[in-house]
Amino acid sequence: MTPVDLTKLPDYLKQQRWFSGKAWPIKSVSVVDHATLDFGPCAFSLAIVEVQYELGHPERYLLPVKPSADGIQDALDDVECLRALFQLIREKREVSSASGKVHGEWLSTSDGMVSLPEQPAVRRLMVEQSNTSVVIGEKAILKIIRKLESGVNPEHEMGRFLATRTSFRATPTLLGALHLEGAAGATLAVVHRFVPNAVDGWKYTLEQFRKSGVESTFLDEMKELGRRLGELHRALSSDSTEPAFTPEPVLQEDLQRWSASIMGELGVTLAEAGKHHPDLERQRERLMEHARRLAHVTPSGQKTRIHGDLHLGQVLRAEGQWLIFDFEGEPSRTFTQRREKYSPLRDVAGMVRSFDYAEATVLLEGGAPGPRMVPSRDAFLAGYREATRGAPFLPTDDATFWTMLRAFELEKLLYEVRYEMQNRPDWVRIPVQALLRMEEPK
Ligand SMILES: Nc1ncnc2c1ncn2[C@@H]1O[C@H](COP(=O)(O)OP(=O)(O)O)[C@@H](O)[C@H]1O
Ligand SMILES: O=P(O)(O)O[C@H]1O[C@H](CO)[C@@H](O[C@H]2O[C@H](CO)[C@@H](O)[C@H](O)[C@H]2O)[C@H](O)[C@H]1O
Repeated sequence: MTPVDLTKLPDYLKQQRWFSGKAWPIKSVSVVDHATLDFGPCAFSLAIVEVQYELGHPERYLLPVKPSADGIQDALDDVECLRALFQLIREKREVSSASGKVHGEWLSTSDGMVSLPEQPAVRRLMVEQSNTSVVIGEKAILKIIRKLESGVNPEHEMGRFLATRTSFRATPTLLGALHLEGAAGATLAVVHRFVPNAVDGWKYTLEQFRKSGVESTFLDEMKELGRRLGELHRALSSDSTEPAFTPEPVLQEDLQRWSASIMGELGVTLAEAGKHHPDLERQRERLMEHARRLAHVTPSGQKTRIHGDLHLGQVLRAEGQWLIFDFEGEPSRTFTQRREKYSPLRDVAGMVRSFDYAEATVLLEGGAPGPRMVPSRDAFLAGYREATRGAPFLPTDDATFWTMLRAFELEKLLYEVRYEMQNRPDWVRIPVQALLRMEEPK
């Protein structure tokens, strides 16, 4: 196979949607490992490149590429290459790379028995995303990870745990993965069961909220969503033989650490957002108090693995059921941070924030206010509390439950302000308004 022209890489990268370093001058791009996949009708290179910037930390990207007349071509534009990549995983093949090996993993679970034709149909998923997803034979969805991180990939780890160690099935099951072993080791792709005709919870909720009120069937569905999350939390804390998933008691020092971290984020976020929203300053003390209270509750409950970035866009509605997916955690945190055990109430706070986002979005579209956000949120919380009654991971008394939940809502709000400033400046007002509305802690 003709080698790829490395001098063309910086320009090539800058044209890719998934390349996050477009704004920064590139100092160099080097290939840290590569493998040639030459079976079936498509031969291409899987290259791991490291991008050094003039300033800032280097980043690694996965480039499935092949040479073309005008330089480099994305191999994922070629259906045959996508099939070859999927086959590598499905057949658990191993291919040597320059300094390690690439190997496919396919789980031997009942879902893994999925039957697919020799040449399954392949279609690209046309959604705005930072990775590349393709649907294989309408049965599996292959996500090729573009920006790589070293260490244990939380999406793969969580999916594998749920599929092989628990009976929780309200998620598109993990079917397989592609890994690179060696010095540049990383998970390169994951395969899940594809859920046909699914609507994500964000679209589903907006559709309801755009009507003046919410139907009682919708409230029942929100309650059911709360129950599913409770069941997920029970499953994630169910195995004390896997150290990465064994629940641990919440200690005073955990509460102090979480509280201090929220206070730090409050300082950093207000310093930045306060330039455009000076009225946030008058809330500083009140918000600080929410974070402070977290350090002073009597420790109870457990820290466990959690979803970590839960919002309405991370659940799917299909065939009258809720499925929770995308266990990769908050994209701005490192893998190590994302794999830390935390109070499951952090996920609950994420979802509570999402109801507020849906309400704010409908109002920004010009919709009239209506009784929908509070009933939906309360139905969700009621379902969650029902499914987790007596669960050892939750605080034992109600007052602590609410103090912790409020503090995690504040944490999520601050994250959202920073996320929106970077990604959707027009939307910063949604979390900013919510910060301004936050009441004195009781
Ligand atoms: N198993 C699945 N079945 C059906 N659709 C899915 C499935 N997984 C993801 N999707 C769709 O693909 C979109 C992107 O998937 P996601 O895993 O969130 O990718 P990314 O991590 O790159 O954002 C989701 O918003 C959802 O609409
Ligand atoms: O889906 P991702 O894992 O990429 O999560 C990031 O992007 C989300 C936006 O798509 C962002 O979520 C925020 O906006 C949602 C509406 O678009 C809202 O439902 C969420 O509550 C709100 O946090 C998420 O925070 C970010 O990590």
